[in-house]
Amino acid sequence: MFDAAVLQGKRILVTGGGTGLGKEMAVGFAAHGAHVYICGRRKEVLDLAVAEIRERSRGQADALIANVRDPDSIEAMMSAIWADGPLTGLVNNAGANFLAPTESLSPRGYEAIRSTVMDGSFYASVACGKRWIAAGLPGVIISNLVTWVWTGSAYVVPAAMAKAAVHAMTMSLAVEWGPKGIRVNAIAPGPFPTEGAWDKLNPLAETGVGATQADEVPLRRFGKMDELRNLLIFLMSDGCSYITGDTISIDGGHHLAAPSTFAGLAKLSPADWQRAREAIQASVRKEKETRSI
Ligand SMILES: CCCCC/C=C/C(=O)SCCNC(=O)CCNC(=O)[C@H](O)C(C)(C)COP(=O)(O)OP(=O)(O)OC[C@H]1O[C@@H](n2cnc3c(N)ncnc32)[C@H](O)[C@@H]1OP(=O)(O)O
Ligand SMILES: NC(=O)C1=CN([C@@H]2O[C@H](COP(=O)(O)OP(=O)(O)OC[C@H]3O[C@@H](n4cnc5c(N)ncnc54)[C@H](OP(=O)(O)O)[C@@H]3O)[C@@H](O)[C@H]2O)C=CC1
Repeated sequence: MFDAAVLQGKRILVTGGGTGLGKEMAVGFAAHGAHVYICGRRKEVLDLAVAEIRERSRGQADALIANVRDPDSIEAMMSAIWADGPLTGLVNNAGANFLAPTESLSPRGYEAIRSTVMDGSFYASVACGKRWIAAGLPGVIISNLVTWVWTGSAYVVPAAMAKAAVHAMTMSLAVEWGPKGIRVNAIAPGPFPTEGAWDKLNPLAETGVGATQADEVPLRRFGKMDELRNLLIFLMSDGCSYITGDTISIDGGHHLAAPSTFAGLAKLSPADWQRAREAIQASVRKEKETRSI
């Protein structure tokens, strides 16, 4: 769809690029000439991802360990990247989420999601933005949101809130940094099944409702990674340099048909919720065993 050199000379950081959608985007950028950086908290996962991205794209990829919830960790990562040269683009993709009845959430549970999605996107955007502004360079920021920024969603309230905050950041920074040549956009995907998301959002047969199902998507299928890559390459390229401040849905029309949330989980019993929580926490334990920070 695109010239293979459309992103030649670009240097793009994808947060949370070691797995899922972030890794797929990174493959797309690297295959079109960009030098891609990915970050996350698990060294082994990142090392495997870099090898896979290089192999699939025949392009350039490197990984850094960083925790987007920690501004010092982000600063250290940006300093290491800038030592080799400035980034030209940032994708705020790192995310955290799990299904839970909102009244069962502890402050730490809320904070884990808010700090990853909202604070992490803000810290990373400012870390890039201040460097671009100081050097008089243009830049592109794309945040990976979700259609709940328009609909909200029951049972994932902290994630819906935090993504909506980044939607507001997108519109606000597009105006503030537009005169400096920095474009700020976002995408709002519908369901693109990944292990990370489905373990936390569809842990049981009983939790399979609208948000994670294809049957009520108007296009009657899940999203494909190629489709996601195409949108990201387009937004990151110089070919759409008049687009800023927008959040673009890529969901087969899911949110317009309304079942794109977890509203259907009102049918779950307290025992079902307990089993869902145990299944989600088993997935989190497995991931934590390999965290490097
Ligand atoms: C249309 C389709 C839309 C799909 C949209 C997708 C959105 C996504 O973002 S999917 C991304 C999924 N991937 C991830 O979430 C990866 C990153 N996740 C994590 O790191 C963990 O899952 C985390 C969010 C739990 C954070 O880990 P950590 O900071 O290490 O937190 P703790 O394990 O210490 O837990 C903190 C706090 O949260 C409580 N908690 C955990 N799970 C549950 C649960 N299922 N229900 C209720 N509460 C939960 C946990 O108990 C801790 O609180 P305290 O007990 O008060 O200490
Ligand atoms: N899959 C889908 O259908 C949809 C996904 N999205 C969004 O796409 C993004 C990716 O989701 P997906 O690929 O499905 O799920 P994954 O769980 O595979 O991706 C989440 C990534 O974020 C990283 N991450 C989490 N916390 C931190 C942290 N504190 N610091 C650094 N990195 C962190 C994780 O790595 P590590 O744990 O090693 O740190 C992981 O690589 C999320 O923002 C999600 O909201 C939006 C709509 C739909």
